[in-house]
Amino acid sequence: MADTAYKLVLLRHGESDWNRKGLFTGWVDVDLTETGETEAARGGQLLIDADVLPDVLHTSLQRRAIRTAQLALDSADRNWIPVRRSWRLNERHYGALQGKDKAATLAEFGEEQFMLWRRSYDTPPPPLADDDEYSQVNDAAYAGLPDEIRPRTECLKDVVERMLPYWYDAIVPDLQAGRTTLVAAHGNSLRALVKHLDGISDDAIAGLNIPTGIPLLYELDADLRPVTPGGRYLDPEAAAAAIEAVKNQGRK
Ligand SMILES: O=C(O)[C@H](O)COP(=O)(O)O
Repeated sequence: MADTAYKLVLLRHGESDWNRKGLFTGWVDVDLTETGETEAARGGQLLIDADVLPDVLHTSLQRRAIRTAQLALDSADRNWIPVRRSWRLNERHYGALQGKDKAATLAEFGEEQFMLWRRSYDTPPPPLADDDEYSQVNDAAYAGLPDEIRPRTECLKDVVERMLPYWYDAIVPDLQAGRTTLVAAHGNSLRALVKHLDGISDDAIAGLNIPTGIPLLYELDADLRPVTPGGRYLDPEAAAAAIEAVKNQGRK
């Protein structure tokens, strides 16, 4: 087994208000539920218990990830570490499905179309109109992005392509400087990063789901390859149950 050179912790935000309601979220900037806040704080305790103390934080521009990181780091007494934020870590943009009920979408369009939109690698949902109430084209957070960069919908392939430049340019240098690096992000932006780290195929990635609020530790070798494929959840039992729940979202 290769030696561990770097420590990377992936943390999906705690339960959000629209996770609770079963709505497609994407770039809509919803907050955490009280359950999500508790999950986030427990995530910090899990870091302490595992003696994995982040030296630097990277988050998306979305409050559910930003607040999850703050609550986890507060719980781990690591509030003071430096942080960088990027749209490139945002959740995948869910297009015209943003705000739609997952169960109702499954019922209306059927299993095949639902799974194509939700978990295929290269089939995005229909684009979201710029005048839709759930569009972010006029959000101040993205004002610095050229209009052609601001997504109106994304498939996972799109997320991989816009996330990897940030991985190579911002996160890898922190790892190579010897910093234990925490990435607080979202179900699909983390699926995109896990796909890259573990070399998961375009077909197999459909079967991977990320639970909320449970730190996933990747020990990486000097070539940034996982010493343990898939990494290690710091609460494996809770993760297994939560992963099953994410997989079955939309199903009664
Ligand atoms: O954006 C969302 O709806 C969720 O955070 C991720 O949803 P999914 O697990 O259905 O892709």
